Amino acid sequence: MAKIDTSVLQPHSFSDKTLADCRVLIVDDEEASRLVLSSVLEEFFQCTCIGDSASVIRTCEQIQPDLILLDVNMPGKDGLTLCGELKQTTHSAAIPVMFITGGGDAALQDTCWEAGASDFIAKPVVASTLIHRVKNVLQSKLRLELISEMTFRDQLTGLYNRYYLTTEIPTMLKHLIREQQPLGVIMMDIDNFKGFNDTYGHVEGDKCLHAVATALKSCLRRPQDFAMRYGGEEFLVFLPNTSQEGCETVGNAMVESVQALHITNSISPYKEVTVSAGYIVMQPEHSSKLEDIINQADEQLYEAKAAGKNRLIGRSHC
Ligand SMILES: Nc1nc2c(ncn2[C@@H]2O[C@H](COP(=O)(O)OP(=O)(O)OP(=O)(O)O)[C@@H](O)[C@H]2O)c(=O)[nH]1
Repeated sequence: MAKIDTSVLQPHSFSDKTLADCRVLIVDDEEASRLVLSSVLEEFFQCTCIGDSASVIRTCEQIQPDLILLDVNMPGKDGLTLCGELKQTTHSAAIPVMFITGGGDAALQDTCWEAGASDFIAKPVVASTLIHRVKNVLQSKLRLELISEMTFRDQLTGLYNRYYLTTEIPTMLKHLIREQQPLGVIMMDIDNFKGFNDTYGHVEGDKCLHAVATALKSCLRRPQDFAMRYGGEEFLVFLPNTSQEGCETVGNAMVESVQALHITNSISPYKEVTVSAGYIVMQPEHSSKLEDIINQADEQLYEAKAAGKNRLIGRSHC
């Protein structure tokens, strides 16, 4: 049979991202301010500067910053309004925002907290205070990311676990309802896996699970997409903001990428390890229940199994 990497049964290793890897997005309409802030910070962190508040949300999607340093007073969209919008947007909601304020009166400080600030710093900025404040916020973010990784990852495959589903997905659904964006869900199951375990043993079965999970992960292209281990040899994939065409593209790529591993399974009619997949694409509404969405994808998976396995079947409600 095709060789599977034997190192995969080590527990999943967690992120080793450091403060120096963190990216700070500096948003200020005054070029001189941007230069001062970036010259202080770029010795310690990765910095990106923009002067136009209208392009902040798009930039966040592209570069996924770890912190946004935001000027309060800007022409067009001011920092407080922009912060509110960032907190309402799926891909930027979790990015901490630190305000750069002109003054520090109590009313302005209250408004900054209410807008969702993680911290703020008054102009003229003192270099050492800026560095320490930024460092503190980033350190908290890195710790939170590590704890989340440890809580939400399946040790064998490194994919998200079921706990992630119940704690994080309701938030994602809320964002999609607000943004009126579709959601694609794919339920996937390894074909003839009982026979694989019976023929090659449980250890080979575990290695196979890891290899399949890695193949599935490699098909995800957008930062908001994710795959999770739903059960023993079942995987669930969530594709927010994705049309039927996009869902089929990703789903078919996943089915093909598993067969392309060429892991021998002598009891399968395909003689190799394959997966079956069922998808649905829908527009989440307030009445949508996660359980129903998953059940609908599961029904499509059943159809894919009945139609001969090693394929994707699904439908769209949009
Ligand atoms: N090695 C290993 N096997 C697992 C794990 N979790 C579940 N399984 C096995 O996966 C197999 C699933 O078998 P079935 O549900 O009968 O499905 P199947 O043989 O894949 O049949 P079809 O889905 O109809 O193609 C069982 O033998 C489980 O013991 C795991 O963590 N490691």
